[in-house]
Amino acid sequence: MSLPVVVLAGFLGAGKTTVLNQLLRSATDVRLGVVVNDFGAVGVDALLVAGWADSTVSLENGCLCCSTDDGTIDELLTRLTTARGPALDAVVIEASGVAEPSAMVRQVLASTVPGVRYGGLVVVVDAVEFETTRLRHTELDDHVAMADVVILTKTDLVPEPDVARVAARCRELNAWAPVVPAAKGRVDPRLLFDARPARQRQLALGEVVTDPADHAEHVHTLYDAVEFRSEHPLDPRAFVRFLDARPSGVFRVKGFVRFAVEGFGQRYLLQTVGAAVRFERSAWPRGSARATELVLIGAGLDEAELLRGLRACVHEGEPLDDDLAMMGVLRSTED
Ligand SMILES: Nc1nc2c(ncn2[C@@H]2O[C@H](COP(=O)(O)OP(=O)(O)OP(=O)(O)O)[C@@H](O)[C@H]2O)c(=O)[nH]1
Repeated sequence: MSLPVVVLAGFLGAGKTTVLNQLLRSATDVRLGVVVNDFGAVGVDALLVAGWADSTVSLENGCLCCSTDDGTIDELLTRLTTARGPALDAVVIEASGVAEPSAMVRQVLASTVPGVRYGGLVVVVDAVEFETTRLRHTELDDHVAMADVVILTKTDLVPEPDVARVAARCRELNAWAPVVPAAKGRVDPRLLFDARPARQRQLALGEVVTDPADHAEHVHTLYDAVEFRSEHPLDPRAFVRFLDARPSGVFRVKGFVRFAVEGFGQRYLLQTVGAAVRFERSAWPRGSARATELVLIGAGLDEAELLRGLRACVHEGEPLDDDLAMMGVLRSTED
């Protein structure tokens, strides 16, 4: 039996990790290996899926779609397929939000790892942001057109007619692929693992043989990542002000935050996508460094200015004894 390798792609913040986590939790009878590719050195996605996957390998701060000929994918697949433990049933490669899916597909097709076969391209589409994002990044239409399955996320956040409109747009772009609504990433795993890519190799020849060195059109050539780390906790009021005033070029912020408030020392996972800001609170994993680590992704970022703004949020000295200080954060927090 060959091992299907599914490529899970979609724009920044579309919901790939959310879909992957739901899959890992619900497909308990399928042993899944996962390849995670974070854009930026803060391996947030890797941390979020770790513990659920049967086996995870992670590539941080590189872009899998650019490593076409250097054997990176083969090396990662080899690590997964030769890892100790029961054999895997499938592998999911979660592309970074700025990766070029056709380049990833090409690499899986070209893989020389024994027993591995291409299992299809799943493209995650954000029902909230897609119509705006596709205007700026016309290649997103091509990504949908190439998909074997389109997963429509965040359908819980927009009215039904808007969901229908985005679904219709996806069908216009790709009459062949099922368009599956998946509020909060909940999708039937069979859709991904049983649905063979019927277009066994139907990427247009041009897509498959494009010179891998030609990255001019890749989204990530337009996006920068700025990383911030602080051992000292942050003042929540200052940080919320920073978030409120973030430049519109900052499309995505993700990472972990520690706040300097008595009784609120938990780990706050921060995710912003466009205008949406969301914190999730949980305990710090045992042994983890209780530090704030963030990656900001966007176009035309002024790194020095952003870092200055973030450093101004750092609180040194005694923790604040003021519950109200957390109000701005708690307003956007889910437990
Ligand atoms: N309400 C709601 N929120 C969602 C849904 N899918 C994703 N989100 C939220 O959107 C944010 C981004 O989701 P991720 O799954 O991290 O997106 P991603 O595509 O992996 O992001 P990148 O790897 O940075 O490109 C998180 O705050 C998620 O909780 C959904 O269907 N409904």
